Amino acid sequence: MRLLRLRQSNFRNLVTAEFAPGPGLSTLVGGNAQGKSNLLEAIFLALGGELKNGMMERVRFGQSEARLLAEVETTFGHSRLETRLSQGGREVYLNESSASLRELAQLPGAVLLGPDDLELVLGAPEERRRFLDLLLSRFSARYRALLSQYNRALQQRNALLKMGGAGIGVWNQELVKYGTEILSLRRRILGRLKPLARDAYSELAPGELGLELFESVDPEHFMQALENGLQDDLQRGATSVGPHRDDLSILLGGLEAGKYASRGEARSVALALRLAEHRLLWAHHDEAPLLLVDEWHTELDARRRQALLNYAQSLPQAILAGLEAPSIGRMIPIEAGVWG
Ligand SMILES: Nc1ncnc2c1ncn2[C@@H]1O[C@H](COP(=O)(O)OP(=O)(O)OP(=O)(O)O)[C@@H](O)[C@H]1O
Repeated sequence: MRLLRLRQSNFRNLVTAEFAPGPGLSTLVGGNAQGKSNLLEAIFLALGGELKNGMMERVRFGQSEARLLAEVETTFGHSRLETRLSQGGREVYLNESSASLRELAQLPGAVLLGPDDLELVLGAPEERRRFLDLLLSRFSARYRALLSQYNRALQQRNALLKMGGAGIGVWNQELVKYGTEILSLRRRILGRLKPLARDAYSELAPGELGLELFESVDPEHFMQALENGLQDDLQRGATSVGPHRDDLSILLGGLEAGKYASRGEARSVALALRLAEHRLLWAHHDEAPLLLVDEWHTELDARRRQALLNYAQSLPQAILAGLEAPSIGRMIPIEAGVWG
């Protein structure tokens, strides 16, 4: 999938209205706080990407709405993707018709790699669950629906726990119904992600990357665990087992990466996870998503940088950003939200 043109208005500090990156590798280069991350974020959102944090913080200070319009070319032809961000949240349009993120997920979209990905390795389990949930949601509309049904049931159960637990049985059943399928889809995606992440890591650095699901409950005994844990759950006012408590164990040479990896290693692990995501989506759509890499050089030695550049350069389109430009590809200077 290729981004032909992005038009933006009122997105963070961005000033220039149009961005047309061309095919192949381009790098946005500028000093700190000039708008490099903002432009990559705008592209990612315009192509249907999902990010944490509110939408209003992305609207230029003092304005009420930001708009992003992306013209893209896929194997199916041209499409126009529009995103409007305001106090009311996010609205998306596909070829001028109101659409949902589920519909946009039918396109290869973009994969964004950036320094925040370190949280995948060093952060709380929630960060890794989110990674798996967002990845699965791009593959499976069914997963997206299951997750929202599960979360609704979980909220209801937790609310009843705080009121003494009467009538909780029906919510146990709902959690088991949706949760079991969630667990099985997570196992499936991990089975495909694992070899891709291991290969991506070995291209970047020496060492073996391993991924394992840490499941807080065996799906076969989920109902029993909910029933047995009721007293504890009543005391805590929250449900202690289920897919919302799972984690993804990341092992480097058999050791837990979050505890033992150096910063550069942790950054490489995070890169490998995102590159594996990119390859998985590529295989699924039979078309490469646009690769976006923020701070492409940070915390990476020469070998790791080169491996990342080799991959980016092999793609139909990739956009990097950083304080310096690599020796290959097109350089696009950016200053105070204005690019050349
Ligand atoms: N809603 C907003 N309205 C106006 N400006 C904003 C908004 N949100 C963020 N900014 C500003 O955008 C500027 C550029 O941020 P950005 O993260 O894109 O910088 P960067 O070029 O990636 O820098 P660095 O190299 O330091 O990461 C920041 O100074 C920030 O204050």
